[in-house]
Amino acid sequence: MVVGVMGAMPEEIEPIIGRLENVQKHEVAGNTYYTALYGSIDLVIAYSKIGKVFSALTAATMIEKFGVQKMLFSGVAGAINPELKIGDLIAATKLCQHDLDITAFGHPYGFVPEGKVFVEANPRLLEIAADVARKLGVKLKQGVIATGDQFVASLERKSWIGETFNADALEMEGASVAVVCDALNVPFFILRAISDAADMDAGFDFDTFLQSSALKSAEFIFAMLDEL
Ligand SMILES: Nc1ncnc2c(CN3C[C@H](CSc4cnccn4)[C@@H](O)C3)c[nH]c12
Repeated sequence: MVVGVMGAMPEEIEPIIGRLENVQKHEVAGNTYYTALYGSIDLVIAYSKIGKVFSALTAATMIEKFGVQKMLFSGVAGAINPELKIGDLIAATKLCQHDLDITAFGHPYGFVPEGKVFVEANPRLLEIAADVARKLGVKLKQGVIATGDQFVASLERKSWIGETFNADALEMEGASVAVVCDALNVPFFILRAISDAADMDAGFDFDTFLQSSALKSAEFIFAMLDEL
């Protein structure tokens, strides 16, 4: 089985690469893809670079060029739901694009013709994640993740996203990966560990907690791989 593990930033995949042996590097379309065997799983790992466009390119490349059959995303996110504290894990049940806006034509936020506001994650992978969380004795929130091409550091914007999409967390890549995987019929699982609260302290908190939160997400992803 070929499984893709994506992040957006180097810090999000470094904890993954660091645990693998005999890692091969492949340069494709301006990005580096790492391959390695993990048990009986052929792993393809990459960080996309930040944002929806780069992450869509990486997801499509992993599937079309490397034959990825299941896609896992590991990274960090800003919290919207006040239950979510720094370091907490959230798996996306569905994802939307909070900055997609053609409401001038009467469409809802996050919608374009022939598209859909929410893309649903793979139920089987979410079940496996719930089992893994129980085995590890860790809390795993399952909820709505909103994606947009902006680092959110304002209570006003964060609240608007939360109210408009009933979102629990926000980031910049999950929904674009979801659209690509959904279109190409590849099951996907988006996991994030909270690095900040997307408020006025977001920039400072992000810098402080990126590494520790990225590690928490990566460790959970490895536990998922052991159950695939
Ligand atoms: N509050 C938030 N808003 C939007 N996204 C996030 C995230 C998730 N990632 C981190 C990173 C922020 S931009 C970036 C740019 N340069 C350096 C570091 N990060 C981008 O890949 C999205 C964590 N907190 C977020």
